[in-house]
Amino acid sequence: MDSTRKPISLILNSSTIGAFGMETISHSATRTPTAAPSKARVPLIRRLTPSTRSTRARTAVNNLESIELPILIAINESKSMSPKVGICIIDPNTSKLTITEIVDSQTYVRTVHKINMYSMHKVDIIVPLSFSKPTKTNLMKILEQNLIDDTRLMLVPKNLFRSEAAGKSLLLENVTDSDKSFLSTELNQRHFALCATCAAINYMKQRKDNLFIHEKFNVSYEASESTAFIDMNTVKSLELIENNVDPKKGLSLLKFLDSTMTKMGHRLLRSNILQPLTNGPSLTARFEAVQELMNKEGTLLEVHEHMNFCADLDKLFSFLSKKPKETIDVVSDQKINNVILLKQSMTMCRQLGADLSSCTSNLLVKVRETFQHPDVAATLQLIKQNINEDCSWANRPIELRNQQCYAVKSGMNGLLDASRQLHNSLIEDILTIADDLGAKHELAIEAKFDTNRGFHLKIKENAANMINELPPVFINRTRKNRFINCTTLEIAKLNSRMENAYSEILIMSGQTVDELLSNCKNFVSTYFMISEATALLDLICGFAANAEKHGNYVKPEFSSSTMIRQARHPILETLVKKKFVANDIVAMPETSRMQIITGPNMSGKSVYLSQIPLISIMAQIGSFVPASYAKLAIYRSIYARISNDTDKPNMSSFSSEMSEMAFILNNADKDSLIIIDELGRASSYTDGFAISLASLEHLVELRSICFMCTHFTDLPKVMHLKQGVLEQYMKCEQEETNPRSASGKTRLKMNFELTKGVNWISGYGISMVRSTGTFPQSVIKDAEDISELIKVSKKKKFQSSVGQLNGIRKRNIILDVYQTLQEVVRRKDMTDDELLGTLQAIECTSVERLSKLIGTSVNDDDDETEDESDGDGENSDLLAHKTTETGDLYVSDHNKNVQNGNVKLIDEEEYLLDFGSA
Ligand SMILES: Nc1ncnc2c1ncn2[C@@H]1O[C@H](COP(=O)(O)OP(=O)(O)OP(=O)(O)O)[C@@H](O)[C@H]1O
Repeated sequence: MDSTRKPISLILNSSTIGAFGMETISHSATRTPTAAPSKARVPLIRRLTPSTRSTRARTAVNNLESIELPILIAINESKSMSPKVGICIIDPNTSKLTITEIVDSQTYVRTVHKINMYSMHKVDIIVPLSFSKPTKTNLMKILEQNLIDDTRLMLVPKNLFRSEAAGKSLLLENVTDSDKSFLSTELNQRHFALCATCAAINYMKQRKDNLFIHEKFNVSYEASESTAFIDMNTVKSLELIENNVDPKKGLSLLKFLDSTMTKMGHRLLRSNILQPLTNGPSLTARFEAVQELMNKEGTLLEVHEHMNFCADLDKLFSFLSKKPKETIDVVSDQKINNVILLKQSMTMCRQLGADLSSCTSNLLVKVRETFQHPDVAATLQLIKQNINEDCSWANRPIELRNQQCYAVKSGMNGLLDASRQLHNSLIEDILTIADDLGAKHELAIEAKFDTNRGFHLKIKENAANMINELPPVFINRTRKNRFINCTTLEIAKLNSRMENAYSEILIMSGQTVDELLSNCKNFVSTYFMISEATALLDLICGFAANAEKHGNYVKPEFSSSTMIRQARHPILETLVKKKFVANDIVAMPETSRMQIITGPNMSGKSVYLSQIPLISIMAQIGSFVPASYAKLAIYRSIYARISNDTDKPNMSSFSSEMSEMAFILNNADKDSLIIIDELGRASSYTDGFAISLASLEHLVELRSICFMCTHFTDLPKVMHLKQGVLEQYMKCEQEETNPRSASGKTRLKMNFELTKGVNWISGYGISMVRSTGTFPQSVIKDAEDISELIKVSKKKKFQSSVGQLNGIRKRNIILDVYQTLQEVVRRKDMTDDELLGTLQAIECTSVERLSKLIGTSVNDDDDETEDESDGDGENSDLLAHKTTETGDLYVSDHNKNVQNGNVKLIDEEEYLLDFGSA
């Protein structure tokens, strides 16, 4: 079970109306059970896809969707350099109360992220008055700047945030008994979170419109350290929740992975994608459960079938946890609906419990135990005593009304039975009249029922002006598509009598239903656990179904470094017409924590880059991943900077790019995964290159795992001399377009294969433009001439700087080796094998780098040719400038590391002297 949540023991503790012949109606009126879902063998995948969700289930869900109340968030904080922010979130729609405490930075990114998680709802935020007076706190300013349109930020008296003890006692008054022990353990020392809880509950109690409608809350504590942080820019860039081009129909990770059958499962998937887990054991438990369900295809199929008819349990059980006075005005038909849904939910629990009977993985066993909780049997017993056995949810309005009328057991109240008979005979009269009218006027007439109009007639229109030609007996005529809706005086009268009989039935059923619901309130804590267990089971089943569907997914493992063999982009691999080319993803903190990927346009760099965080997120929510083997590090934060044109009207492309990059540089750490898809392209070449180089150097020092793709081919040439940096490129081949043509032009054939080294193909930009055939030939010719001139000028400048450069490069390689060895010595968590492997990798890369360096000085010309691919003369200037003028920078940086290091192996001066001679 996820550690973000409470332990599972706690959480889980007809025919058409046209054929509305008498038969259909009187048949169902005599309480024929709704037909059970067909169990015909349809191929597994087709039956498990979301499209198999029945409309019945949707109607059951919709029934519970009343007016959406705003979510309340109370925020409180400690003032220090790394502030602690206590947050309490109450969702009155689902009676969920979530408490969390975040250790944030001065930019409060995590706090803002937490609030943004609720951006799809209306949100009210309360903060103490002291946030604004006498001066505005940083948090207040940041909240004001980052609020989404529908959010209200309110200052409330400080005394609402009274004290930790007050918060605790308010909580204890409003949680179920099973939650009490959990609160005393989990919430110890959570001062700020408890003060925020105190404020949230007090505020709800004091509001004039009285939003404090629940007797009990479903409380959970979300430890911020057990979830990974993904900022909103990254969520958007990676299209985790919504497609950027077509938000409604386009694919996002959420849409792609969503094979859930229930609203609770969907909500859990969404919140998991926004906050992947960092708790290895919880994830391993999920993987085991997914694997077991994949192995037991029958179980998976049965579970999916039984969950297909599941209502939104959060909302249903939220109704049951409301105070009695809050439900007194709720119309009786809604209460009866809730009883029918409760019956159906408890029956589903039984079925799911039986479906999982042979499961042995820990998570599924705990889920099963929840479904088999004695309270489920007790609820079913109560329902059995009062509600007709074959009463169930129905989709069609007339069937649902029938179920409502016959919900309460017959024989309990004589008057109720009489009203039912009257109701029935009135319906039969209406149907007879409809048939007679059809025969008399030779029209295709159907009697139709809907909740707003009651019974009325539907006539198929044959001629355009038929609506005016109908006999006067048909009144209130309206046209809808190719039908005319109307009624007759007689039917209207019968309809009104039928409605009266229906109201009497509801009133007479009301007492039994109220009593039943009030008895069921005793089991509310179990119901909350059932809701969470259903969500989790749904999520796991969805993952199992996805893995089955795609066929070539693997179960990930977790380790300190990442090694994914034959990784594929989960979404793109299903979309590309040709075969998707898989690539390995290997990232070791010591040897390849920074990878710079070059390659021509359209060579697959961005696709490779974005598949890395997508696979990591999938693994960190418990899903299998698209690869042949996957061992992943657990990342605590994931950042993506992808060059999209800015959608912020008040920001230039450059400032948007820089603000995103600044955010990463200020927040990333050694447990971060970063992808950067081109940086500095919105400014001059020199500035773009300089900013990119400086940013990469900073990230190497931070020891984050970073993948960057760029068209600045000098970047890997400078950076690859640093320990932990690896240069890779997307391989492609140059092909003659037409061997007989005098132009001898070539075109690029993309292999989409990631290869070690730096892209060596030049002029790919011009070649690509030529292949589009859209540019005038003269412009392309000029571009080629200019490119030639730049190459010649660049060659001269480059030769003068190479000599100086190589001395410094050699020195840096040896310094890097020393520094890396120091870090390896400091690490205590390595096994002998891992240590040996790491040392071999360090040896290998160092020797390779030194031999490459020797090759560089011999093949200066080759190097230069690569530089030319940038088509920029000033770049080699810049490279020389940086390494000669700031060459000491590397040395002084290393000195600093040696001085500050825990292990002092050699004297610093002697060390530097050694390098002088080297
Ligand atoms: N591994 C792959 N296998 C098959 N097709 C791929 C693969 N990677 C990318 N493609 C195809 O190539 C197209 C271009 O890929 P991508 O956008 O990653 O190129 P790029 O190198 O980032 O281009 P640019 O430098 O112009 O941004 C994709 O839209 C996709 O159709």
